[in-house]
Amino acid sequence: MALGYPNTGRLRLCFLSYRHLTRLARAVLDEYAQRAEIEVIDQAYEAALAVAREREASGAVDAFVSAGANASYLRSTVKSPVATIKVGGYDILLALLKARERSNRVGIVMHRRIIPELDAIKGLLRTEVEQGCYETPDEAVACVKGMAERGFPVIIGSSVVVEATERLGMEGILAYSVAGVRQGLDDALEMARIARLENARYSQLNGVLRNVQDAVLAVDPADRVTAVNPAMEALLGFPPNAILGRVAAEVAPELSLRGVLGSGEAEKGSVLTFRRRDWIANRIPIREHGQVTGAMITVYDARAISEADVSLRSQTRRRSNRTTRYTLDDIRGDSPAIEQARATARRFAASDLTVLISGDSGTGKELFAQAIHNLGPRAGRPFVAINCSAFPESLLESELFGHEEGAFTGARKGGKVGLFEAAHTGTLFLDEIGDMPLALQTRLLRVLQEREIVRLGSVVPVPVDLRVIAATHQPLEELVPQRAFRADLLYRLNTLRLRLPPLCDRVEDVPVLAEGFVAACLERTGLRLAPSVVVGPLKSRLASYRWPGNVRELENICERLTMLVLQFGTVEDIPAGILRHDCPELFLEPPAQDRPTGRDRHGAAGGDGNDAREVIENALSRNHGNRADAARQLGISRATLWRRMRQLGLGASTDGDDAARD
Ligand SMILES: Nc1ncnc2c1ncn2[C@@H]1O[C@H](COP(=O)(O)OP(=O)(O)OP(=O)(O)O)[C@@H](O)[C@H]1O
Repeated sequence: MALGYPNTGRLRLCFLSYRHLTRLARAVLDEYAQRAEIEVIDQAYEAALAVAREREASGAVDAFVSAGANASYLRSTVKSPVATIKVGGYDILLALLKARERSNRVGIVMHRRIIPELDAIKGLLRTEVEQGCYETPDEAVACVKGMAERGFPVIIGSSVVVEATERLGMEGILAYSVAGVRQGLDDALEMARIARLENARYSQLNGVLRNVQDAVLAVDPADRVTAVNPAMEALLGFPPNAILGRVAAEVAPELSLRGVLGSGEAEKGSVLTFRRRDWIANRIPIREHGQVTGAMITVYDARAISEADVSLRSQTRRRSNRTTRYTLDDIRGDSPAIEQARATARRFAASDLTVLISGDSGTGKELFAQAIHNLGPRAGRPFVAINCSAFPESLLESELFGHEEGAFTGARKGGKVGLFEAAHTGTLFLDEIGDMPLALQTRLLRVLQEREIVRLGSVVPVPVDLRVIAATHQPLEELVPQRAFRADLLYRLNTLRLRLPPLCDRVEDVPVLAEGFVAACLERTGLRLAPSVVVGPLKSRLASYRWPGNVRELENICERLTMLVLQFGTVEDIPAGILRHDCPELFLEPPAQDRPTGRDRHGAAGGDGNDAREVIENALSRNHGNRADAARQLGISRATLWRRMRQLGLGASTDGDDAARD
């Protein structure tokens, strides 16, 4: 479809006519003046087609209208719609009546057409009628000559036929009627209107495709390319419009859509290795009214995903850290271990030296780092955090040091400020420092010593004034002999060392931490409920678990529990199966060597003797003494319940008795 059609204003028709037909048409063209601009091209064959092509190329026409041979030539020449002025049975009848006034031997010569109904009419009219048809203008003239020789003085036909007849001194009658011309123009107007709509849709789609960064290609059911965007042309290395209409599987076999055309099923997320790079491809069938009418493929660079992922992570980190949230007051827990950590942090905050915080994952290392920053002289300045284990080496380097424009393939336009610079005047928190590659450790050491950085692709040092707080869950001392961590960097970082104890070494902090997390969760939901309602009944279970994920895990389970209580009303009302399903941690038996002797620490039926007795008695009374139901609700086996009852001196009845009631 030609581009450049205006989508507003009057429709524009091009009427390819010839002599006699033009004269006939003039009578009706005025009737259409309000509805369309109609240009009449009154020329013979090749000349007419040349004008038509030019009009189409310049976008000056919405649809063509023509008759006979002209119409069929046009159709094979232009892409715009072509309406045909036809000769109907009534037109022929009128022409025959007119011809009979001159002679009762009448010839009819039409383009590619014999009229079978004529045999019936000619009998009625008592006229001898001979029919002929032609393909080219020369054939039309030859046909007319033949009829003249056979004694037919009057001939009905198209403009070419009438012209030939007149040249031979015979009588010619035009087969077309005014009504036929009107019908042809009406058809052309409708076609033009639809073409405009389609063109508007096409332009819109084209605009979208042009601006889509992914490479897109669509094919028809025969796998011929029907649409392709510049990104795809660039990917395949073709100039604009060079692959439209070609068979896709031949142009780029890697992108073949034949499988999708055959199966009608989408294939999403396949990985292609193409031009020595990885690409992600989505192939989907195009359906109209349920039928597969084509397929399309979108292809995008796999690196874009990993880069977006990394940048998203670092953005999230930066965003969340631009305003540090935590102070020492947010660090909960009264255990001697946490009291000591708080006191150490307070001391460290007063200095500006590098701090190394060690502790298992989720013990609060970042929380302490923020608290130290907020308590020190750099409070209110940037606090920038980065997790060194989340980036491949090259990206970590450019994240930390930044880069100049064009420093490497894919380097951001205008360059990029690194995190050292972003943290200038504030604190840079290097989480998981043990995962920092050796080469970067060397560069980091230099920054710590010289207090300046050099962006990738640059030679100009930029001074930076910042405090570094590093964190690790790995024992860095053990990494040194393995040559995974530089000894000199460790000495440098180790100036101030804060060790955070795992939660299992300070179980006394669990209830207060848990209540804090439940309170925060309740506040977010806007409900007024005492946190003890959630934590109270589960205190002993919470305290008996080993918390491999430390405080983060506790926070997570507290959120799940709060949601369950909000749903069911109280902890006791949470069906045992759901509690077990949503919070399975509470039901894990502690490892054998951890099991306290003489005092069962496990679960609702364990813990402190009085608590356990109360929990079991409540469960039994809620279940009318049915031990199987009580055990199920408590999330323990019947045997465990029985054992614990015996330990607590509860339930004198026997197993048989129990079984009878189950
Ligand atoms: N003592 C505490 N009081 C209140 N909340 C805490 C405490 N310790 C940790 N948290 C919370 O636990 C979660 C994990 O803490 P943080 O991210 O600081 O741990 P981390 O040791 O840095 O973890 P990782 O090593 O996995 O990065 C955070 O939501 C934090 O608010």
